[in-house]
Amino acid sequence: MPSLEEELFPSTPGKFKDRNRHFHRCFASTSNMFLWALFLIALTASYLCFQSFMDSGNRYFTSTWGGHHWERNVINSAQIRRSHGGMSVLVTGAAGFVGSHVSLALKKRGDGVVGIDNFNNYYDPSLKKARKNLLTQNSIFIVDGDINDSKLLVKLFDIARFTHVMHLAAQAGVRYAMENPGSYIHSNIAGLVSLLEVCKNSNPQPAIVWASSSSVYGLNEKVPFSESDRTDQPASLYAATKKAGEEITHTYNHIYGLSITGLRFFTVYGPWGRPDMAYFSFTRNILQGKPITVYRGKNRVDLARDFTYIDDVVKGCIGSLDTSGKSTGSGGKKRGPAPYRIFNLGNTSPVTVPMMVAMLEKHLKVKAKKNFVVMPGNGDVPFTHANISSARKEFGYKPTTDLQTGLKKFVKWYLSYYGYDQGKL
Ligand SMILES: O=C(O)[C@H]1O[C@H](OP(=O)(O)OP(=O)(O)OC[C@H]2O[C@@H](n3ccc(=O)[nH]c3=O)[C@H](O)[C@@H]2O)[C@H](O)[C@@H](O)[C@H]1O
Repeated sequence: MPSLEEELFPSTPGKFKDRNRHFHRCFASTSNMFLWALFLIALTASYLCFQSFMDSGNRYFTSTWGGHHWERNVINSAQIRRSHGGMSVLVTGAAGFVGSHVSLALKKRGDGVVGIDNFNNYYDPSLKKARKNLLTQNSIFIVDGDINDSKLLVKLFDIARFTHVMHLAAQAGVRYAMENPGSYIHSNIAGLVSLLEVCKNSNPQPAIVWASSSSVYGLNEKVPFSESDRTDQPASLYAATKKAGEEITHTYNHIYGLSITGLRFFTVYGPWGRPDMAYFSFTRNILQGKPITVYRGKNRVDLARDFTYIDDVVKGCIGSLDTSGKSTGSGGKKRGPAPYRIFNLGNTSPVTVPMMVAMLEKHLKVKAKKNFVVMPGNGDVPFTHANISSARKEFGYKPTTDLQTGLKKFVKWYLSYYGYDQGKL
């Protein structure tokens, strides 16, 4: 019968056996035991050093912000430069499409603006950098950071007394949620809570206006969509996270007295837009001579969207900020009821996707190669149509740009930004 030693160590590779005997002889000697002990101590010390290196590494990764110069930039950018009724606004997602436009509009009228953006690569980050450059030229400072970094948020609130937060940072896109569901939870749920936690603890608390979405209406068939319609049938994870955001913000309003306004955006488009959206990617493909895929509903029914031009949405955002009312709490304690509002920001005139394509063809002077396919079950809804009477009543929201005019402006920007030839590449 083979011994235990022979079971554990193979008999054929003789070298292995010999080493094993040598190992036993070494261990038997006291001096070698001492050496082993020293070796173990050295190993433990290296491990502890590694741990501390990792900790300092974490600090290093978040230390792209901070320091005297950085703080001065934040303070300067947050400063209100008009005499009456100015506000100091933290704009999250400031290098994004809507965020960059809102930041510029606020700055133009003399409000203080500090942006924050994590510059993720959901779409070409160079477009986000270009928007950032535009903001920098207009004396708006954008912090490169994530809203999940609560230390950074606390620091920002310590050095700049924001009166308002315009929360636009989010994982956008309806269909991408099937590819990367975690990113929606990270930004739209965890990031939102991280921001609300810091806002509720700050003193004074800011009023918060944030981007919800028309997608919360989901499978609702009653048109036009009113804020009081049911929103408990989301068709995508994106929509579900936006709906969850409405519920989460409600609890912070209820428990801590934060003033909350949720804006349900309807397919916002325009210059400096998002390359993942249909009007944008269609433009690129049409110029490059590539086919575009146009979705259709059941029985070949065209899909339709209440496309809303960026300048109209910006007016809605600013109207919401101006009428938000104050948060009532401070330092995490509620002192009384605070406003909780939800508004549709749409255009009230849906246009079918093939009509939108025809408008692009006209402005680009190029015919599109269209492939019509049945709408895949990937989170899309067949149509959207906003009732905007609440926003009109509350802050005079009145969209003035129809899709034809808005796309003309978009195409003009697109060609100036990418160039006609580059757009074709
Ligand atoms: O209002 C919102 O809350 C959302 O608006 C936007 O979503 P959507 O309205 O779905 O816009 P978008 O993707 O441009 O598709 C437009 C139309 O083109 C159709 N579509 C799309 C792609 C394609 O390849 N083919 C196609 O026919 C498609 O079926 C649809 O009918 C924002 O992206 C989203 O982040 C959110 O803000």
